[in-house]
Amino acid sequence: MSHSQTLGAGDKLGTGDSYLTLDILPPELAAHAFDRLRDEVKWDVMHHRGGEVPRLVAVEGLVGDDGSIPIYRHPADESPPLHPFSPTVDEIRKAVEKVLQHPVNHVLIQLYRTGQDYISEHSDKTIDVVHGSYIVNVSLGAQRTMTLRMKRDGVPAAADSANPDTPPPPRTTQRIPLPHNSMFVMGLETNAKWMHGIKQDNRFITLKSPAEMFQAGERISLTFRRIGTFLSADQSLIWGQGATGKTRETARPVVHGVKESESLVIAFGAENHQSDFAWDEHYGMGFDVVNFKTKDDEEQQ
Ligand SMILES: O=C(O)CCC(=O)C(=O)O
Ligand SMILES: [Fe+2]
Repeated sequence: MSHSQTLGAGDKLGTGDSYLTLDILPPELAAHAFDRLRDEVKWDVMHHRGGEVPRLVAVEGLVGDDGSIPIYRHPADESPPLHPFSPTVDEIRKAVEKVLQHPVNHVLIQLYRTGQDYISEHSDKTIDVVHGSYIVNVSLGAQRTMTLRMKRDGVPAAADSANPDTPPPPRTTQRIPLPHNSMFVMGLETNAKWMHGIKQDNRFITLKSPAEMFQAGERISLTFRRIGTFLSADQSLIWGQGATGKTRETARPVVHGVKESESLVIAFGAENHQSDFAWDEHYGMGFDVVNFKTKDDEEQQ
């Protein structure tokens, strides 16, 4: 069997808890969503290790009656501000929830401006992602390819691993083309055992298919998540799954210390590399830190 396969709708992806769905949006919305989002979304740049990430980003979410907001923490120098769900994003959210059968309250929206824009291979950081929920990527515009690759430590050792001349066993890779109006649904087990990313596509335009050149080669993705950690309206208090105070009543002040931030960043690094990442051990006690610099070399979304 080949260690690299191209898969799509109808296939079980990753460890089997993930799949691709086509035609996620009704036709009218699918036809106009890209242009509407391009205008409607407050696009921002994001920095990682002092450099701009190679795509535009925006964050939207469900704002509570008391002004509280969900927070998704991942290594970035600073996350863009969360805006309330805008009209088109909210319509897409409803279509997503219908398929998923659980609510989502947070979305990272990204604009891949050309084939040169990309996202490095990573595992999503799950400190704030509700256990048992699914993470979804809705794709609009130009088709790009998601690469799923087993984490190195999850690959069974080679037969003759004691011999230093034995090449390391290949890591199974799945390539999943993401056409306009599709939704990639990722289970948390796949997220734990595999990494995912979207490589640059530097082929000449003449070699690209119409699907790959749709919307002049621009792609918008919407990564919806069900988040279980929240900030108060004035962003002074934090509570929930990933915080030390697990309920609104036990909310604690947001922490800005370097030390707390470093230990969370170390846990993020472990989640990126360990297929048997022990969530309770690394994240269970909770972290009240919100912004952090990372020391790791890789981009880790
Ligand atoms: O653009 C995509 O579909 C992937 C985005 C992603 O993996 C992420 O934001 O964590
Ligand atoms: Fe991701």
